[in-house]
Amino acid sequence: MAPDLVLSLNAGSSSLKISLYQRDLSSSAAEPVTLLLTSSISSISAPPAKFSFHLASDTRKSSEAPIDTIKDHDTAFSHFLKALRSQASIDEERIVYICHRVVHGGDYLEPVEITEESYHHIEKLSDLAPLHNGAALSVIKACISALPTAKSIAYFDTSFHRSIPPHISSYAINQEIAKKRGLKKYGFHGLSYSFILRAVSQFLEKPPETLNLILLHLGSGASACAVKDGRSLDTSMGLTPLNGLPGATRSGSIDPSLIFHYTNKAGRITHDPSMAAHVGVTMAEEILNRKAGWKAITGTTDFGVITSKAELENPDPALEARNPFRLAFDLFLDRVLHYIGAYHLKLNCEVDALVFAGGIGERGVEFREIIGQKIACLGYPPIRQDKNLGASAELATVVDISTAEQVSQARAKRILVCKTDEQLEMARECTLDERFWNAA
Ligand SMILES: Nc1ncnc2c1ncn2[C@@H]1O[C@H](COP(=O)(O)OP(=O)(O)O)[C@@H](O)[C@H]1O
Ligand SMILES: CC(=O)OP(=O)(O)O
Ligand SMILES: [Mg+2]
Repeated sequence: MAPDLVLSLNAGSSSLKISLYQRDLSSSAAEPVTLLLTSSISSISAPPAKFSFHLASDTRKSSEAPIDTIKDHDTAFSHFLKALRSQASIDEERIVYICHRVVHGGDYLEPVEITEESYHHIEKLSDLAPLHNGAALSVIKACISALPTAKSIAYFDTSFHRSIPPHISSYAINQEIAKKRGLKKYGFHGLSYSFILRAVSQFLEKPPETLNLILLHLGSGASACAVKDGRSLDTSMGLTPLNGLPGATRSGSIDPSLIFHYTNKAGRITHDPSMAAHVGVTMAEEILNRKAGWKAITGTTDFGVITSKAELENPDPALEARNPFRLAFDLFLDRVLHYIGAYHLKLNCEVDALVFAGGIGERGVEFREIIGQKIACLGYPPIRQDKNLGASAELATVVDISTAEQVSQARAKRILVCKTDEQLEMARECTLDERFWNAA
């Protein structure tokens, strides 16, 4: 068979998500690729990691199993390869491209093939995405050695945010130093936001360039994005994925002085052996990226557990002092509302939809319900309980969980849930990129 397969690898902070596709440019296909299999390794930062492997042709529900030997993204990929070789009868030489989600691209705006030069560019940026770029590089290395006939292409989370204007992307610091050192807001989760933008545009039957949206990607790492006329106007992450919303092990925005009061060793370089190779970060970065967030407040990184233990039925505000799960839940709510409010003003209150995505966005029924109540004052219609409850089980990529009365109005402020898929976004882009296929 001709080499026609595209493997997509998404190294998130706590997970490795993998999809294998066959290129399919027949005009009858809705997507330029057909899914062959998916695999996911989650909870890498809160062991034991959970592994799943699912062939698209298998109609049974996939199940997850804890695997003790998975310690990092590299061992996660090896485990996947073993499953691929034993459970799928696929000729690996058919894999022509491997798409890698690389969180920080710095000044690389377009996808690049992995060469010595681009590899080192990504490596140099590792300190600016300590939970991500090193992990992606370890997977890239493993691919080069295990699947030598395939070409690796890096897709960057940062690319989507290239449209953020200077007054929003600049920090109020010495501009000469900022320019020299590339100190600006880059923004992340861009592959997810590209996917969501296209999916919502199809769902609303409106061209992307006419849409104003507030997008919430709430997963182990969480961010918000204001989209104006189909382009990123602002996003909550910054120079690194630490800024903005808290996450599984990340603090999100803090007063930068806090860290010097937290520890007098803030500036020392850490020697944590579990940090990906060649990532050199300070104690400050280590604490705020890996020893903070939900894990630090509650002991778990799972927001589903936090929600179930938050005693949401109890309205007593004093509960936040007694129940760390409630504190974490209310704190996240507060920070998410902060960005929703600010982005409405930046978009002149002309918003087509607020979109929930990512693990918490897609599965956090209670979280969406409370946000829905809070944003009623901005003119959002109430959330439909049944739609909200069933959103993640629906097959559709985008589900409208708001009441339908206002849908015919321009800028109807719908509340949507989108099953985002960074792997599909990369495979799609790769398949449609003539540079790659003409050269192949
Ligand atoms: N039922 C649930 N309710 C709320 N949050 C959930 C639920 N199930 C999973 N989650 C959250 O989703 C997170 C994973 O999100 P995901 O976007 O898949 O992660 P990643 O950022 O690693 O790609 C988990 O860490 C967990 O906090
Ligand atoms: C950028 C980022 O934080 O990604 P993830 O949520 O996948 O860790
Ligand atoms: Mg993710």
